[in-house]
Amino acid sequence: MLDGLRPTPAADLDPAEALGLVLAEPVASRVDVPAFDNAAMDGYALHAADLDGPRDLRVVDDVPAGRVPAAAVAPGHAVRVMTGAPVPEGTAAVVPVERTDGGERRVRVHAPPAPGAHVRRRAEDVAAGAVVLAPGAVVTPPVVGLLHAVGRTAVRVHRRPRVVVLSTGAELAPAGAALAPGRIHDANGPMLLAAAREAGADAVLGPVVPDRPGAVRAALEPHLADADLVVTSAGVSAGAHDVVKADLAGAGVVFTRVAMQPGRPQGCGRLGERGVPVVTLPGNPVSALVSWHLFARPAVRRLLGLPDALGPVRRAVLAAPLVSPPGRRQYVRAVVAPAAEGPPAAHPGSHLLGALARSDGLVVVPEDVTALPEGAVVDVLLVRDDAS
Ligand SMILES: Nc1nc2c(c(=O)[nH]1)N[C@H]1C(S)=C(S)[C@@H](COP(=O)(O)OP(=O)(O)OC[C@H]3O[C@@H](n4cnc5c(N)ncnc54)[C@H](O)[C@@H]3O)O[C@H]1N2
Ligand code: MOO
Repeated sequence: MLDGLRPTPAADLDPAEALGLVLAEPVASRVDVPAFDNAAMDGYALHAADLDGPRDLRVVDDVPAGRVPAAAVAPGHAVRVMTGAPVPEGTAAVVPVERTDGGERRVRVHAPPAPGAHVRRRAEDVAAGAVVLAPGAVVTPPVVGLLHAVGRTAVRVHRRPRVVVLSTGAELAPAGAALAPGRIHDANGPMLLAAAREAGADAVLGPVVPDRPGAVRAALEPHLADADLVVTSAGVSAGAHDVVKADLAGAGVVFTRVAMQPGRPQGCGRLGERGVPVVTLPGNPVSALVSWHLFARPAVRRLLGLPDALGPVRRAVLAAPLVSPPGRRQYVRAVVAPAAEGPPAAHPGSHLLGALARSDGLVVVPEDVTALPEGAVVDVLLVRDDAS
């Protein structure tokens, strides 16, 4: 499924709205940055003839940022300038106010600056015509700043992928509702919605889908016209009411078992005329989130135009021993902590959302490894953006 995914169509967005998205055009600057020679310090612009020793100079102009000097600076004269103000023609250097007596009509320069000091030259940052960003660059806060500095109010990026999240299951009660016996709150839906948004998607959560034949297809139908990816949870294993599987198996989604724990039952495929990619995650919350990281998040990244790498993997030392089933690659929730903080509590149950929320990494235990002692060196897949 990943192989068939292309980045979303390009759209013109306000740079700040494009945060985290990938450029679909090269950006060339139409202007010089800075656009004019200007002062890097609050001080006085001096002529080249006044740089060889202490001086008493006449202050002939006072230029705050945002104004322009009236005339060039001449020998024996000084022009008071503030940081960012255009320096007058003839400026050889700016002396910071701290190296003068700070005078307003006359100024005593105690220690003259070196030629060129504290003057920011026109185009020294970006020259007009220069390509400042290439297609594929990610819009970060400094990129937003750069785009505005070169005068852009819109930038062409691959638009946010539209991800639809659906929870299925007769046991799920609406958010905030009192729970009747046997029912639970929908944790997966909001969790996957948040995960999709964290990954950069424009995600929506549909109403909970009941365990009724046809209900999953009916819930999906309105989204097939514009969704870029659909992610469902639950209803994919061997239960008598596993509606996702029952509804979608004949409609282009393949269900299978993956040799991993958690997250064994999985499905994926394409639906509708547009071939909307669908990933059907298992219902246990931990299984759902681990599967999200391994299968759905890479799809979102492809749609964004980013590499679909799983995320940073770090080597770490186990603080407690662990066991793992033979023949299944296990992803063990872990807290990546400095050694001094001691062993984190860990438990492998795939229904344990509390332990999942405390973890920031997944220890990857290969299929053929069934036990690892405390102190073993392992690979940890970092699953939180702030975990590195
Ligand atoms: N006989 C078998 N039983 C199970 C198998 C199996 O192979 N044979 N696989 C187990 C594994 S592994 C997993 S994982 C789960 C996956 O089951 P489903 O994807 O079909 O999901 P459900 O059975 O509907 O629910 C499982 C579990 O998750 C809870 N759940 C579901 N949705 C939510 C939600 N939105 N928020 C919070 N919790 C949710 C649900 O109540 C169940 O407790 O199947 C095993 N069984
Ligand atoms: O594989 Mo299930 O996903 O263990 O919980």
